[in-house]
Amino acid sequence: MPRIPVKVKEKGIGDRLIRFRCGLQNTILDVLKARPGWQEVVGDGDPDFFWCEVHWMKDTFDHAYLEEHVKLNHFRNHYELTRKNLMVKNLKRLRRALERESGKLEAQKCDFFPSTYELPSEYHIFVDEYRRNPGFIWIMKPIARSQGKGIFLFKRLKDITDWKKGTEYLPNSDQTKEVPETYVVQRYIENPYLIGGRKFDIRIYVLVTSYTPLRVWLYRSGFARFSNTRFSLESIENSYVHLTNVAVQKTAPDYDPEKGCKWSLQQLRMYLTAKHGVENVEQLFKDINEIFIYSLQSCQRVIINDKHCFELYGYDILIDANLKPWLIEVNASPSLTASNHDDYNLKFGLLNDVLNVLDMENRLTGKERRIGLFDLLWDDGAVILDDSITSDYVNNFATSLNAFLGCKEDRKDNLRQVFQTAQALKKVP
Ligand SMILES: Nc1ncnc2c1ncn2[C@@H]1O[C@H](COP(=O)(O)OP(=O)(O)OP(=O)(O)O)[C@@H](O)[C@H]1O
Repeated sequence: MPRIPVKVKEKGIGDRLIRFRCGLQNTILDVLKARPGWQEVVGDGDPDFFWCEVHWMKDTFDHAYLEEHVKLNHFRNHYELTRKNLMVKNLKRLRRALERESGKLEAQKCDFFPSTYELPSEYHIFVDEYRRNPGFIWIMKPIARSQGKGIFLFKRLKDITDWKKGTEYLPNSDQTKEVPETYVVQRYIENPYLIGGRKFDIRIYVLVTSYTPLRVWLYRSGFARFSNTRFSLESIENSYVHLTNVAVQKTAPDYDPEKGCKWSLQQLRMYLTAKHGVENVEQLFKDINEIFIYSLQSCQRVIINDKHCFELYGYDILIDANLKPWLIEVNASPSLTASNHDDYNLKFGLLNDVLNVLDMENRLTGKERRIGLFDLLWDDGAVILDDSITSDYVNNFATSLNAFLGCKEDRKDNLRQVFQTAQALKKVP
């Protein structure tokens, strides 16, 4: 089928197809290929749009000449927010600044990340805190790995002796040296919110199109990732209980990708609403939105703003038994590989909406506050969200419920209760 050329004169592309390049072979490539008026660059040609991998930014961005209109999916030093140790460093700095300028109460708004130290550099400060809080469980996470690799929980200091003996490869040399890999050690959240006895965390997508001024879009769909095994603090060495990453859970012997370990954000929101009421759940989601804004503000001055760059962040949030949200991590390259059919649809829709917000086709006025499932959350200041979100959740819920009824018995009672509430909510004019 012939492609229809898209007119984008004001952005300097002219009356021709938008050329793209894509460093990944997953949903994003499908979205780009399916987009009318877009064409993949083969060979050496310069693209108008490049979905690159993070290492490209490090290796090539500084030497690349980019025309005015060209767009790339990372900021040059994205790692200021997406590397575990740097994220915490920036958040601690913001907390100190708030305390200095506005007092302790204001600074407490940053208390959404568990107490964290970088190891080995902050080992002694950590040991002081460890001794002040005997009995706490801690989690060790390597700063430069993902998908749960290298993560473990511990209670006794001597359990991290092996880490202290670690071996590190020395760059630009064939040698290795007996130094430990850099980790963060973090207070483990021992009272996660449980559904059907299982722990979960939530993945929410946030799109930043500019850091100066800060412009943030929040995606309405997302998902909760459940662990496959009932939660217990008895077995802290069992990853299937404590780590909710899909990469970990899918290796569990009884993992079923279709029933899966995922709920959509809408389903989770309905469940929580049924249990705790609309107000408490709205407060929870407001608190989560504040996490996005504070964390982005914490690195706003250090991120190199560039008109060519945008970033689609995958936020990982854990909710505790008191409905308090905790920031676990921000991902610069959230997985765009789908784990099942619903996941594919979510990711396809998400990425298509990212392109709609970026508007390479120059169709929008620039005043839009909602584009597809993205809501403008921050535009150099807070943007008031409309409340049609809640009714969307209610409407989507009944459809999703059928899929759930095939799930395990211990979740069914909860779900029946949610279903009744959802029906009742639907009757509210
Ligand atoms: N402080 C914490 N308290 C409780 N659970 C935690 C904590 N930190 C991490 N976890 C659990 O461990 C999982 C993995 O942690 P994290 O996302 O930081 O690691 P990762 O290997 O970088 O994962 P990703 O694949 O998302 O990049 C989380 O999804 C969460 O279930």
